[in-house]
Amino acid sequence: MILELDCGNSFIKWRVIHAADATIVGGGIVDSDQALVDAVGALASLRLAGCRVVSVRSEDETAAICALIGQAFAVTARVAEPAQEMAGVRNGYEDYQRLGMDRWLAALGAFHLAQRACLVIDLGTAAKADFISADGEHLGGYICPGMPLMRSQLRTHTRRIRYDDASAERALSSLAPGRSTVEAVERGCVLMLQGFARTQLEQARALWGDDFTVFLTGGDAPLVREAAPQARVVPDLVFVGLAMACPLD
Ligand SMILES: Nc1ncnc2c1ncn2[C@@H]1O[C@H](COP(=O)(O)OP(=O)(O)O)[C@@H](O)[C@H]1O
Ligand SMILES: CC(C)(COP(=O)(O)O)[C@@H](O)C(=O)NCCC(=O)O
Ligand SMILES: [K+]
Repeated sequence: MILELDCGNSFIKWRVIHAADATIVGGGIVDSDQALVDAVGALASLRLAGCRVVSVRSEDETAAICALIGQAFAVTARVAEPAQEMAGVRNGYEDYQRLGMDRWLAALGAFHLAQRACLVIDLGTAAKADFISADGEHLGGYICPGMPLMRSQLRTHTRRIRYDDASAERALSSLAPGRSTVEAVERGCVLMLQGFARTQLEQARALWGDDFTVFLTGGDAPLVREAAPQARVVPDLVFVGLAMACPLD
């Protein structure tokens, strides 16, 4: 079995797959290193032969997670590294090492699955869009604040926007104009995300007509589903790229 980790700025997504056929043994999303060890350790009949990691955290934080995994499960974690070119995709950044590894792996995964031009929209702490042309050229992309950042900016930098998580969840039962602070903020931020997604789709259409595949991933992907009805929702897109960048055995 192989343990796979996607360490984002807010959460660690994890899954355990069988090495032979990549079938999924278990997986989840946790908010701390210790919660990760507890969740993976709770899997029945766990037999890890390896671990691969993608991280957008600092080198120290990433090393700490790898060390903890080594101690808890006696496997060496292999961390995905930037590349100028891989699996037919060419990194479009002037300095390829600066492109977020989650974006790079999602681009690899998308191009592998679609085998044609792709737009990847990844909605996590940040909202990201990346464009890969039919010949594998990564054309670059966009980074904006995602739902958690938009929401926390408003809560932090205004005096009268205050609400709890439970009412935030309730507020998203509709996107009608808000009649309370929580509705106005939560629905407004979702409309911003949807606007982001629609604008990226327009760009892709201008570049490629109808000849492209849209991928939607990240924890907040469901919030823009209706703004991108043609999108393939692939929650584990980064893991698809991670397996390509870090083959084990
Ligand atoms: N089961 C879940 N656990 C935690 N967050 C979730 C879950 N489902 C959706 N989310 C939302 O996903 C977002 C985080 O997305 P994610 O892609 O994990 O971000 P990052 O990679 O930046 O850590 C948050 O806005 C959070 O509310
Ligand atoms: C843009 C990001 C902060 C997104 O992080 P996430 O929302 O996945 O937590 C990450 O991809 C990153 O640190 N990128 C480096 C900067 C760049 O891609 O240009
Ligand atoms: K991420």
